[in-house]
Amino acid sequence: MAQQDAAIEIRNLVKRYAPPKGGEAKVALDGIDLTIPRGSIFGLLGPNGAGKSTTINILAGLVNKTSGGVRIWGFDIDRNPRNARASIGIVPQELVFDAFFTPAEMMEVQAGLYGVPKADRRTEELLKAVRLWDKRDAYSRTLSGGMKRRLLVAKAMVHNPPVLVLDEPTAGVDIELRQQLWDYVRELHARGTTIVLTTHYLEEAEELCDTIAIINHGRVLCCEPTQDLLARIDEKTLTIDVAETLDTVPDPVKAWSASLEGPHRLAVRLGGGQGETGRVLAALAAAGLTVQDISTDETDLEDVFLQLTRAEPAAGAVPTPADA
Ligand SMILES: Nc1ncnc2c1ncn2[C@@H]1O[C@H](COP(=O)(O)OP(=O)(O)OP(=O)(O)O)[C@@H](O)[C@H]1O
Repeated sequence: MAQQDAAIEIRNLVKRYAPPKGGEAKVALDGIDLTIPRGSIFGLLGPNGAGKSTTINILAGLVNKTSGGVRIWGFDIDRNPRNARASIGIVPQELVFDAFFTPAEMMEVQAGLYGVPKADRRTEELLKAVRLWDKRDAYSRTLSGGMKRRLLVAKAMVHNPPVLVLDEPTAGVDIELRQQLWDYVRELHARGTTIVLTTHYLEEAEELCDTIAIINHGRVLCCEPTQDLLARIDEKTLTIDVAETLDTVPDPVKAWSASLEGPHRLAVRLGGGQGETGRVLAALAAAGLTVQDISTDETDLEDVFLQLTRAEPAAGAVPTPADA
């Protein structure tokens, strides 16, 4: 069902790249479902090869999907490609430029491509916003990596799209420029633009995004508010060695999710709450157990990936009778 308030709606999106001679087709997207709400700053996270760029390139009209449906600002990319295209601005991952164009020329050419009438062009406003107005007549080859990235953001906004997608925007951008870029992205968001960004880095998404989807092997592993995802990452595991021999998890520790890892070893999984370690130790002492050693293993994004990946059978896996 189409959601009127979705900025982008992706349903069962599949992309199979044609096989190289004698090889096998590559399934880059294996049935992606995503709803990106209007007004959000949405993070699309995933490791290398997860399918982020393929998804973005389908949105941009640069890659043809194999099957599935995509709507941008309510416009179906098959039935209404012009309106769909006009509703989105894409900041590509690669810094590809014509070295002999100046930033001002590039903005004008891009505006021309989108059919923006001369009177409606905003070259000055956009170049000022990304702090490149003083470089407007410089050859683009003389710009630094960070300046080029900012120029690409300005270029993606020439037609004033309601959705701006940034594909790995901070690759090769130093911390100061990254902050400037984020300030501008926040400003655009505050003025009503829906933002989608792809990244490898949770910290980056954490800083900006209100909702995060994690994809891997062309599938969505989770899509939830950033706060909920971070709560999962707050979890940790306590490994506790006791002097006594155990044949089961002691009763007082059963209040937590705990398992016996050996005759003297317990693993206890804790949420992010304050003082929980102390309560576990107090429970063990009350049960008459002597703690000899204790170590903690903080959950990080990799663990969340692993937990989510384990929960889902691999693509093409044959269900066992127990699954049926
Ligand atoms: N043109 C292509 N032909 C064949 N396979 C491709 C092509 N483009 C991408 N792939 C494969 O599709 C899968 C998804 O790639 P994609 O570039 O979408 O991932 P990504 O999440 O953007 O990764 P990265 O962060 O490295 O850019 C990968 O296995 C990749 O090798």
